Amino acid sequence: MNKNVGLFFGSFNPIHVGHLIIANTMLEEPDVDEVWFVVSPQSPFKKQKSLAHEFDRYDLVQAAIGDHFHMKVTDIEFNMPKPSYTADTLAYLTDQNPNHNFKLIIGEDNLKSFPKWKNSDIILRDYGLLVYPRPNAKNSELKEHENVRFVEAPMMDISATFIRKSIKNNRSVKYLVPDAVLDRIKGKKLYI
Ligand SMILES: Nc1ncnc2c1ncn2[C@@H]1O[C@H](COP(=O)(O)OP(=O)(O)OP(=O)(O)O)[C@@H](O)[C@H]1O
Ligand SMILES: O=C(O)c1ccc[n+]([C@@H]2O[C@H](COP(=O)([O-])O)[C@@H](O)[C@H]2O)c1
Repeated sequence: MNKNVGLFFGSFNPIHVGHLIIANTMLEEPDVDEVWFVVSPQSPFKKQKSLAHEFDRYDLVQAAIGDHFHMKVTDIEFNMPKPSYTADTLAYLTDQNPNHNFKLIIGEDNLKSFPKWKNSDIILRDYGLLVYPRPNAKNSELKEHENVRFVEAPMMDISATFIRKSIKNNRSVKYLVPDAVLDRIKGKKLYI
């Protein structure tokens, strides 16, 4: 079946309510039928000391979205070369799903550096970006690009970095991540 899919790439280390609100907001867009979370084993620009294993991060995303009818998680990048280049994954997914229309979902903080992404011009031309505003994001000239669309939604000062730091410092992250995610983080002693 022909579907319009918003692809939401990330480290999700761990997934938090900000990510879920972004996905839910994008599903309100008329040209987004589903949101697929793509868990990246290794983001090209990120060196993280406390990067949980990709299987655990995938498991947390799955727990967070549960059986939501319009959200999915994929481990497609686990068997691809690292670091995880979005353009390569998009090409692979397009090849596998010729009837789907894919768009890329990103937070505004990623827009400034987007021109430095591998094949960013091809991503812009062939897929387009749906952008969620983020506090303190640097201004980008791409804001005015015809294939870049901002959604109107409340800014959220939430990050996985803050959540990891809080857990390390024994601070509660209840409500910042879904309970099912919190239970798994505690059970597996992640980010301590
Ligand atoms: N609060 C937020 N507002 C807008 N976009 C966000 C927010 N949190 C994450 N994103 C976006 O979600 C995508 C995946 O982000 P990622 O998994 O790196 O989360 P993060 O919270 O930014 O992580 P970290 O703090 O570890 O850098 C990116 O496109 C990022 O811009
Ligand atoms: O393809 C690229 O060149 C590229 C450069 C930077 C980031 N990305 C992807 O964007 C997603 C979010 O990145 P980050 O660094 O904010 O976690 C993650 O899935 C990365 O693989 C991709």
